[in-house]
Amino acid sequence: MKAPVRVTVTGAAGQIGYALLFRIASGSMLGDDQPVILQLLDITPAMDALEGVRMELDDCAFPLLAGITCTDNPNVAFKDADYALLVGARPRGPGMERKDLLEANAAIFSAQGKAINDHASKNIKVLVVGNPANTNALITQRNAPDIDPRNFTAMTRLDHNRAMTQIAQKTGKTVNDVTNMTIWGNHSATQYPDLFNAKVDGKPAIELVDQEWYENDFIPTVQQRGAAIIKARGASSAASAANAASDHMRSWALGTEGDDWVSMGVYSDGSYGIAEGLIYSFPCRCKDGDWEIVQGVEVGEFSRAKMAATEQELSEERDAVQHLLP
Ligand SMILES: NC(=O)C1=CN([C@@H]2O[C@H](COP(=O)(O)OP(=O)(O)OC[C@H]3O[C@@H](n4cnc5c(N)ncnc54)[C@H](O)[C@@H]3O)[C@@H](O)[C@H]2O)C=CC1
Ligand SMILES: O=C([O-])CC(=O)C(=O)O
Repeated sequence: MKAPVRVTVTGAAGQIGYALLFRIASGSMLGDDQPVILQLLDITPAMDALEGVRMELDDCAFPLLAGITCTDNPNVAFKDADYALLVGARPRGPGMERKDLLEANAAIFSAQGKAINDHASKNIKVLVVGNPANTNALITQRNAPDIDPRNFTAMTRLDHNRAMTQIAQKTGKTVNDVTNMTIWGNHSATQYPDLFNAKVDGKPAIELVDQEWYENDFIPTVQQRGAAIIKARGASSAASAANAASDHMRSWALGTEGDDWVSMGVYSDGSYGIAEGLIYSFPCRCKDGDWEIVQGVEVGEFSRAKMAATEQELSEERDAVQHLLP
């Protein structure tokens, strides 16, 4: 058995938290030989609810669960953390865009960035789920100057998984036949799901569908899936978001498969001409607990325009929170 690692989850008493914690504790995120200590953060009025979640975690008798801390103090929650999943933030309601949450949520991430900087392991791997996820990840990263910017990522894996299922269903295949999917850019309505590079049964997905369906059905369906769930459920995606968060961390920690890649919002190094320092979703391969942006992916004129539009939105979000970026 490996030594336990410390996993911080914020917003642990919320909807996503309720679906996520049990996966982490069961080993589905970091592997069935990796014990975990859960360090759960929420706000003071949520402490009773969080205590209930702790009782349920206890009642699962998970062999890999080596300890649980529940707290409303970020400095305690991030102490020596090896992994952090930053979920705690307000979700949007009907008719809102995710960036409308910026004002309500941005301050949370500057405070937590500082707490991570001062208390977490310097090798911490951070995934931001709370919306708007890319810009919240940027705020967190910029408030943690002593930690490598590559350690801060944003979640576009839910969009990636959605896109895989949409193309599998359209072509009469299963997700097992789909590889090399990419979500480029922001976790927002400007994100660009790329079928030029995705493959179904090893063939370019774009050749199996018509361009009209791609542009007017597939792309908007993936871009608007979060809003469709809110409309149907009256609350934003939680189980699928938790599943994607676990997938993201698992790929990062344990690696991606073969030549395949995953979509991750990561610190741009200028690859594909995207402004350095933005947290932008790229195709990434992971190995030995590290990620790299896949180079040499084909970008035609259609893709270039879509990638620029989502980059533009991320630049505007960054400019709107300039006061929180030291
Ligand atoms: N990146 C993605 O793909 C997705 C992101 N989301 C986002 O995830 C976030 C959480 O969603 P839900 O769990 O459904 O919301 P929720 O409202 O059920 O839970 C949020 C939890 O965060 C807590 N919280 C608020 N401020 C906090 C703080 N400063 N520190 C610690 N905890 C705090 C709340 O008390 C609550 O327990 C939302 O911003 C939502 O939009 C949701 C789905 C997908
Ligand atoms: O749409 C929302 O607000 C929640 C979310 O991020 C998603 O489901 O992709």
